[in-house]
Amino acid sequence: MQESICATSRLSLNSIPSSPVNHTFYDTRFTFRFPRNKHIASFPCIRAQQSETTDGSAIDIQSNDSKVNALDIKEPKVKNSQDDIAATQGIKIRRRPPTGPPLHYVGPFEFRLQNEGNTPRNILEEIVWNKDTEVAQMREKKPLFSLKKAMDIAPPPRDFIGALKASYLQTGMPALIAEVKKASPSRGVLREDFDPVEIAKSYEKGGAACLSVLTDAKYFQGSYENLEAIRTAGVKCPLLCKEFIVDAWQLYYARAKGADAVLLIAAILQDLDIKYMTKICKLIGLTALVEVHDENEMDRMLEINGIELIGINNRNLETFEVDISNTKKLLEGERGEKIRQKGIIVVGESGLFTPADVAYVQEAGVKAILVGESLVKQQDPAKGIAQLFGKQILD
Ligand SMILES: O=C(O)c1ccccc1NCC(=O)[C@H](O)[C@H](O)COP(=O)(O)O
Repeated sequence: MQESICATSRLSLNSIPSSPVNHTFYDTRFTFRFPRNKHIASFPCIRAQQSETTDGSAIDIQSNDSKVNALDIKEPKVKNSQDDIAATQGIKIRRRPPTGPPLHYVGPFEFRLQNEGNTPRNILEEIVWNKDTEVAQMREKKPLFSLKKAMDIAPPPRDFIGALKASYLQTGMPALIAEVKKASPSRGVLREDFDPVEIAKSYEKGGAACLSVLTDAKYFQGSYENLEAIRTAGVKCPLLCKEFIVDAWQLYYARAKGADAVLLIAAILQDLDIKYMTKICKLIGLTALVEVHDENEMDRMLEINGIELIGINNRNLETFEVDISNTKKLLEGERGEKIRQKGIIVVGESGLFTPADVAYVQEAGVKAILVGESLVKQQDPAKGIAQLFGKQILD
């Protein structure tokens, strides 16, 4: 049995996405630390529940304190039903360790207890588990209501899709989303002398339509400071906040930091999350780039209304294997037809190094490409862009 709830009864009806308002409920602890008397009324509901107890009864936490307390008592009994729901959608990534986090702290000591349940199965799962903890800590420091002010004074969002379309029309080649990427789990450090603002300016000079800025610190040595610094340095290209989004709070945070677009990864977000988060993105002016890697993820996303931009990642984020024919495979036949009918813009992502690679994915049907390694490694990234396309892309 499932139940949908809003985390607060003070929400403005105007600000709640029209449907569906039943969203994934990930972590009771943080939900109920919302200061319920504070003014979060102008935000869409950011947490809701789709969960059940081990005895099958739904948890009702709608509005009164006694029910909230009841939840606290029942919490340990809540099954890992989110992973069960995700599994029915073909999602293999578990959102958090089934048997609790692997790290334990006792006073000044930190130690690791490993067992089958708390060891991530692959790098993506590891990143997601870390992100979950990181976001919980960030949310404690900056609750949603406190982001409102920051969002109000953030630079207004730029038209990410408009910039891609304009570039494609102007050049007849896939619009470039150039990635500001210092390091990655698969390649280690890509560039030691990494100056994000200089690299961003060089990308813009070289004709990039948009930029992608990695903000994950632990695995990519990125930061939100980089994103802000690029924005305030006068770079005009719209900016994608390249993060591992596991919580709607991150959308507000990204906007507050000046992002124009965010990445939503189908391998880690179930359908309801994608629907819910794309709605929030629209409400706060963010473009959602929804990323898929295989047929199942693409088919899931094609069933969801309102998705305008889909990235096909040629990199398998679980194994690091890169194969650009993945873009072609996912755009063939009925799928390609459906994408065209829906007017979805497709971005080819990862592993693009040569003009032949660009031509190959363009032929497959992409109107944009997202490129990191092959550009960021060049001493002069603007020249790297010309090499990648085989010519200057700006007159
Ligand atoms: O790049 C990685 O090693 C990686 C590992 C785990 C999750 C995500 C990862 N990368 C994100 C990306 O897909 C790329 O940064 C992006 O598409 C650019 O790829 P590339 O041009 O190959 O640097």
